[in-house]
Amino acid sequence: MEGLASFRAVPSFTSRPRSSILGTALNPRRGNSLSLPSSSSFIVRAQQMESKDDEPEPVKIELKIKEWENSMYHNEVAASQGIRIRRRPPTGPPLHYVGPFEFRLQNEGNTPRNILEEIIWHKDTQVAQLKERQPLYSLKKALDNAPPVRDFIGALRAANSRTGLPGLIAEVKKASPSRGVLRENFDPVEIAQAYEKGGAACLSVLADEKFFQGSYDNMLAIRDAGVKCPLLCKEFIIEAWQIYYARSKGADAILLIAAVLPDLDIKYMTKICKMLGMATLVEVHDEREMDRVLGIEEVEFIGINNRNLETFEVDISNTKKLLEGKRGEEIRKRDIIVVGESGLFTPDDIAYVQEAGVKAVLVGESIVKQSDPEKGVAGLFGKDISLQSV
Ligand SMILES: O=C(O)c1ccccc1NCC(=O)[C@H](O)[C@H](O)COP(=O)(O)O
Repeated sequence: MEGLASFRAVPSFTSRPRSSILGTALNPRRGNSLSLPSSSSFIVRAQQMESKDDEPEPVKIELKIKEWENSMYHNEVAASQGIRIRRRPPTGPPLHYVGPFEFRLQNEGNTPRNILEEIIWHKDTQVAQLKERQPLYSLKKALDNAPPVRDFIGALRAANSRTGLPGLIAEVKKASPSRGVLRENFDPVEIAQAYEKGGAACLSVLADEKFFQGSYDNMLAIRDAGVKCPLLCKEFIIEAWQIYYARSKGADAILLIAAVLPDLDIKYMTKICKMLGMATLVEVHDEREMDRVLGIEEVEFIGINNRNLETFEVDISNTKKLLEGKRGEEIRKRDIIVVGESGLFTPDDIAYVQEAGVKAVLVGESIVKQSDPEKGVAGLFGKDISLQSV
């Protein structure tokens, strides 16, 4: 039993340090040191038992402890900003291998509290693996061959002035955790072309495979097919590396979720996007997140998600609530483009969020489920908004 108890203390490790931006920028060793728990000797013991690669043992252990400290520090900074989503399971991954046996440990520490946290934990592991295969330096080289960046925000503004309606970001999404499979016969290119014909200004393409049955290949295929609408890479971004990856696959914009990322990450990642010519849609769901994001001067594009990603509740009055009073005033003063996201099904819904102040909408379910998504776009707006129409 003692063996299992010591194993429980082992944090989430890979064979290389995975410092987050915050971990690198705010190293706890520089004045903010966190004390290691009394179980740290167990960590060392367990890691000595587990050692696999060729680094000298003391260096490896030190790196792993530092990585764990950084991750804990990241969680502390995030929590101080009201972020409940933890980057990694605090007591290590749920699946441990102990000798010939496999233990799945179920406890508060290594069980995600909600679906968003589960997605983030999965993403953390997935990104670590992808980075091993394609480190940043080689990814940066690959950008030379990436398709050119298109103006995402410009396309939304142009659609808004052309139609007098919010510019449409139409979502290419096969499935979602809250709704399951939305469309069985899912051809991403056909759907994208239909949206474009119907008058969509931009497209949002799900990249996550595990929870949304999406892929980066879908994004590339849509670009290769000649679709002109700029593309938002709909992915759960937790590291700057993913921005370069998205760009290498043809993305024109990325999404940053304030419920997941501390302010410093949002600021830093927004700057990287700017440098790459991409747009950054920063998504909020409540007043606290909106206030945090408005405190970041680099932000010029905000999405208000009507869906609570922890509970799946959808309420379109959320868009109105977050745009009232001083917040709305500041947004107008800074000419920030706001996108109303999720739960939009009818022309009345569109009119409601437009009245609240949005210049764009992000819509998935209601149009992707239509047998003819082109007609679905017209149905959503209550009129033909295609280029031929206006
Ligand atoms: O939709 C989900 O179940 C979900 C779960 C966890 C994280 C994100 C999730 N969805 C992302 C979105 O909010 C929507 O894809 C997007 O805003 C379009 O919403 P809808 O028009 O309601 O499909």
